[in-house]
Amino acid sequence: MRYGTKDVLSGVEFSVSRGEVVALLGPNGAGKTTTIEILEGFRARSGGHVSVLGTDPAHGSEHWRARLGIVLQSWRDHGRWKVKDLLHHLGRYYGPYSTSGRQRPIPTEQLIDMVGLGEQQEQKISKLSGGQRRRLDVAIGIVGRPELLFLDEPTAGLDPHARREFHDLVHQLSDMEETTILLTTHDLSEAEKLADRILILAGHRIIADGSAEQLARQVSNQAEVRWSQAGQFYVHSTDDATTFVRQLFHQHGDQIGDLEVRRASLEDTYLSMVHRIETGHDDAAVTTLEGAPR
Ligand SMILES: Nc1ncnc2c1ncn2[C@@H]1O[C@H](COP(=O)(O)OP(=O)(O)OP(=O)(O)O)[C@@H](O)[C@H]1O
Repeated sequence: MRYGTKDVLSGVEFSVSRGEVVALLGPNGAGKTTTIEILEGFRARSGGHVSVLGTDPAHGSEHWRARLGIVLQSWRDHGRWKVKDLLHHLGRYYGPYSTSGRQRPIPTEQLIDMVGLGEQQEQKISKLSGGQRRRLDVAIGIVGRPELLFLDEPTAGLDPHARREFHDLVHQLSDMEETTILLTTHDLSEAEKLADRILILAGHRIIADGSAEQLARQVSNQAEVRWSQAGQFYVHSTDDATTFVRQLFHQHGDQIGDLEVRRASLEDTYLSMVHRIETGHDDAAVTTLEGAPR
């Protein structure tokens, strides 16, 4: 993808399976929103091949569009409408696209309940708090019971409780409704909790593709084992934590307490991979982890 003479994305290649939750990570300006907007059909690409639900987004029909759900980074409109009325109104748009396997829209009351806006349903949208507004954005994104849902930084501005509820909602959508979800976030713990698979976009391309665990192993095989023994705390780094822990118990048995095995966090992994790209020390191609369990 090129803006004017500037290449923003080149050689970006990935596919997402039905029901998968994929998090797209990357530094500011890496091209996450551009990627998502191309997939949504909102932005014309300058080259390459793209297929979303079997259709090139540049030529998507209304029927195709009705199968997608989109939560943009920000959305400001309809301030004078009431929450319930807006959702009911938008839902009606999806009625003609209902199928026997996928009833559209989600009934308004059920939807309001799913996003936790029960108390605000009669409230004007302009009077919602930032977090309540974000819940409404999510409701608008899923009102048509999408097969594929795009979420661009969905939890920005949500308090920890609302964030947890949102995570439950994502699990519900992917498990019960088989919704495929592609989300961007700068919250790495969120990506780790929500995503089956993580894509890291940096230096115009995808530099890593796999589960959080798989990416961590790419950066370092070392695990840190911590334990206590006779009131003392110990730390040991090893590339074979299982054997080490087995030997530890063999030698000291019941004396071992507070055992913890820690691998590189997604944050450690992410920072290390992006740093390698930004400092030009990455000679490896895309880290794709095919065939490994996810
Ligand atoms: N309409 C545009 N015209 C020209 N350049 C653009 C346009 N939109 C984005 N860009 C540039 O393309 C690059 C990728 O932007 P994009 O918004 O896709 O990044 P991002 O990964 O979503 O960033 P962030 O994490 O900050 O949201 C940036 O360098 C940005 O300046």
